[in-house]
Amino acid sequence: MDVEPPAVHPKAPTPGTELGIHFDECFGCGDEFEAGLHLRSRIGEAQTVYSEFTVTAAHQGAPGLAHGGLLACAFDEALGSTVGNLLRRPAVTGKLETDFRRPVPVGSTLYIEARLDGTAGRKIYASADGHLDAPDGPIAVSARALFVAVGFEHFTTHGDPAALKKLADAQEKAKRVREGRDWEINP
Ligand SMILES: CCCCCCCCCCCC(=O)SCCNC(=O)CCNC(=O)[C@H](O)C(C)(C)COP(=O)(O)OP(=O)(O)OC[C@H]1O[C@@H](n2cnc3c(N)ncnc32)[C@H](O)[C@@H]1OP(=O)(O)O
Repeated sequence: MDVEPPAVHPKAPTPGTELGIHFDECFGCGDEFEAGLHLRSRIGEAQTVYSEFTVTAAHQGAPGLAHGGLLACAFDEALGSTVGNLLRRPAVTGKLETDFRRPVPVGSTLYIEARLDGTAGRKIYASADGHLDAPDGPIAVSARALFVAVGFEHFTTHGDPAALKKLADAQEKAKRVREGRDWEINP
């Protein structure tokens, strides 16, 4: 099947939108685990998403340097967020390839620019570059990924029902807050 240019969903968040946390317990973006990456993302122009995270001592492999697996995690999160938010299609990572070009020290911040590259049926291609310590800093890590679109049953069949309920409740609460309906009759 031919690869087609990505078609951003008409209801995708607009450039400049801060994306926030998609699940509190997500290691990539959630706030519940102190050692997590706490990645923050916002929509950029032209099918891009900008993400940042600061490497802490909890992310070390060699002394004082980020673990490559955790850098790959940051790219999985940034690319997954790009696919999920711009296409508004549930999808999971099928393949993730990373090039580690420079060491990433503890205390440094990685600025990740991710983009949609194309789609072919259920297959979604995306790639990203991670710049060291500034949005235009040297590229320390690059990644390419294949995401595969799935139905919601992927998560209900294989995931944790209690965690899915917690996520659905949090999303409903966020929607009530956005619409100014977050009040109780008997608080
Ligand atoms: C607002 C929200 C924010 C949301 C923000 C979310 C951010 C979260 C970011 C984290 C994302 C993750 O880590 S997700 C978690 C890690 N990933 C997973 O757990 C996925 C585990 N794998 C699977 O469940 C499965 O293998 C699937 C779903 C990927 C594919 O299985 P399937 O549904 O049976 O489909 P299948 O026919 O095998 O594959 C479909 C097509 O993709 C191709 N394909 C599949 N895998 C590969 C592969 N590794 N390399 C090459 N090609 C592949 C096949 O050849 C086929 O091509 P063709 O024949 O059609 O040409």
